[in-house]
Amino acid sequence: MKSTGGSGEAKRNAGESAAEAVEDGMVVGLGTGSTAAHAIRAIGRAVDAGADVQGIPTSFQSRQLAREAEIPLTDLDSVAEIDLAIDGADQFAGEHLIKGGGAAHAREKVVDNAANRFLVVADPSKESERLNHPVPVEVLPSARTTVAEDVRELGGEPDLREAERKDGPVVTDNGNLVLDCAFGEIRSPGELASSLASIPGVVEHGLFVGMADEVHIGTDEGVEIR
Ligand SMILES: O=C[C@H](O)[C@H](O)[C@H](O)COP(=O)(O)O
Repeated sequence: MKSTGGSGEAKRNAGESAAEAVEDGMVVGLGTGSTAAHAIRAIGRAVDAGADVQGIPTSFQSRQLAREAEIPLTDLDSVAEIDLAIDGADQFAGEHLIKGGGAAHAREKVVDNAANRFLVVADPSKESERLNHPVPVEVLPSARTTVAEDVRELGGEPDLREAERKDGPVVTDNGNLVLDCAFGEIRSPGELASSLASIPGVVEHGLFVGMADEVHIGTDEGVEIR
């Protein structure tokens, strides 16, 4: 599994802290990445101890982890509401996030946005005063060149994400490609989010504007909740 940023212990503390918010009877969105994985395993232990919880995975990876943890799974079409979602971030500034380092941000955004409460799990290396991390943009394969041109017009530098262990680009769980778009410091996340969303061929971008209800920041010693 891709792992970024802080220590394993910090990620574990963040994930396990957020998992404590899961209550009996809840439908829970299961995020993607090395930090959310700790939350999934902790939820699995709660299920093993008798908790009645249903999970909605946000990616192939989180589905696999949830299966291994024996968390009963459901999907968006089958539930009236999602009580809680727990997910990682590549960078956070207050309640704004950049996600998609694992190319899962399209499904993550749908699930995290639909949840009544969205808890972010991260280590301190993910915090920034202003967002400045490249924004992952999932694009239809046929639109990668035209989207890249439009991103340049918005002042961004698009870079087609290459796979690490195969020749060629990363292909998302949805069969699309990812452009990592560097904009430097993002002064107006909301404006940029709207501009990116309006480009034809963009499936979803990794700016999650104002979405976090709580951020659980794990350290080697414990966790801070904001
Ligand atoms: O596409 C992947 C997700 O947005 C992850 O939640 C994000 O990349 C953070 O992952 P990690 O906790 O491994 O740093």
